[in-house]
Amino acid sequence: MSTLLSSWYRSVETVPANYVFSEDKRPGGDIAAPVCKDIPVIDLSRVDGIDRHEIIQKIMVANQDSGMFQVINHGVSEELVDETMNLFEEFFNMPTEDKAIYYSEDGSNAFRLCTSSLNYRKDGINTWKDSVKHDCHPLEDNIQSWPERPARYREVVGAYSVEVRKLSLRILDLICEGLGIELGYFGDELSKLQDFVVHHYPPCPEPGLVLGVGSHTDASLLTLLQQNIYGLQIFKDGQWLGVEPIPYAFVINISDQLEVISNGKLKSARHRVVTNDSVSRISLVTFISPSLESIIEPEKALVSASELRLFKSFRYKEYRAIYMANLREGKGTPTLEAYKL
Ligand SMILES: O=C(O)CCC(=O)C(=O)O
Ligand SMILES: [Fe+2]
Repeated sequence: MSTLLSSWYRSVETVPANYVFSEDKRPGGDIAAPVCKDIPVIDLSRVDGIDRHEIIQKIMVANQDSGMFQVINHGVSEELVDETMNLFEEFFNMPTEDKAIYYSEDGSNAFRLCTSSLNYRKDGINTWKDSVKHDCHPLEDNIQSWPERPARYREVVGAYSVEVRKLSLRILDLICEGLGIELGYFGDELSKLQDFVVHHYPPCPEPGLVLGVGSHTDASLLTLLQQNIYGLQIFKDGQWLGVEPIPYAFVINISDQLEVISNGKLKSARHRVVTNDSVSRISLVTFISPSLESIIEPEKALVSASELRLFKSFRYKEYRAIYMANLREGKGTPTLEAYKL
């Protein structure tokens, strides 16, 4: 249990050596990198009106450029986002003994509280966070494995997952429209899995030396994220830039499977998380992914006669296993590279 960061971070004034990233990877002065101006903020309340075409174009440009955009007026209520954030603040603030029962280093546990990059590394560099992780969909198959404390965990997280799922399918349909493929294309096997990961990044005495999450792209299809304060950064035009925390906005990341299926027309966003020395940060991260047995390949309609097919076909299960192994070994996640033709 002593490995959980929340149990010991208050007692250190310097960062332990096995949390210090090498000079080329640590953020240094970039913890205060300027905010990226090219991440559009899309008002979804306008998408069913005359601005639809323009909004979809904006999403497509963002997805080719940085792989990231934000959405507001998205239909997930502010009350529900507040309740979910507050619930996890309560969860992470529980006494160490109360959290200990949920701590696990076994990735096959349905619900787990873990530390660093899903497990504490005895022989490598760790990241400055603790995380909760579990599946959400379908709700009735998963909810029994969720904790009963804080008291409203199942009710609040259940409602949040259902609403975020609806939003994800809405966004995927806008992407279908932008790509010119049939609506509902992603609605079945390709969006079957919904993992929920909540990260807690406590204040760090030397934030320039550590990372909350190292540079990576997500293995999923699409990622939807709520952040309470600054910390997320995107790699764009050769530099790290901040992703502006906009209250209640969802940050939407194109992830690896969408890059493959779109034959590179959409770009998986490279991002990381930096910490700070004064306040805890919480992020609520929903990963929408294909079923494990899905075969992933560029959609034929998107590979025109004049265009090269950019990726090999693979089973999502295999991709995920390699991605997780790369993550465990602290290699960053060059998984997508291995499937390029
Ligand atoms: O905490 C964040 O803002 C991002 C976390 C993240 O990138 C991830 O879990 O894949
Ligand atoms: Fe990520």
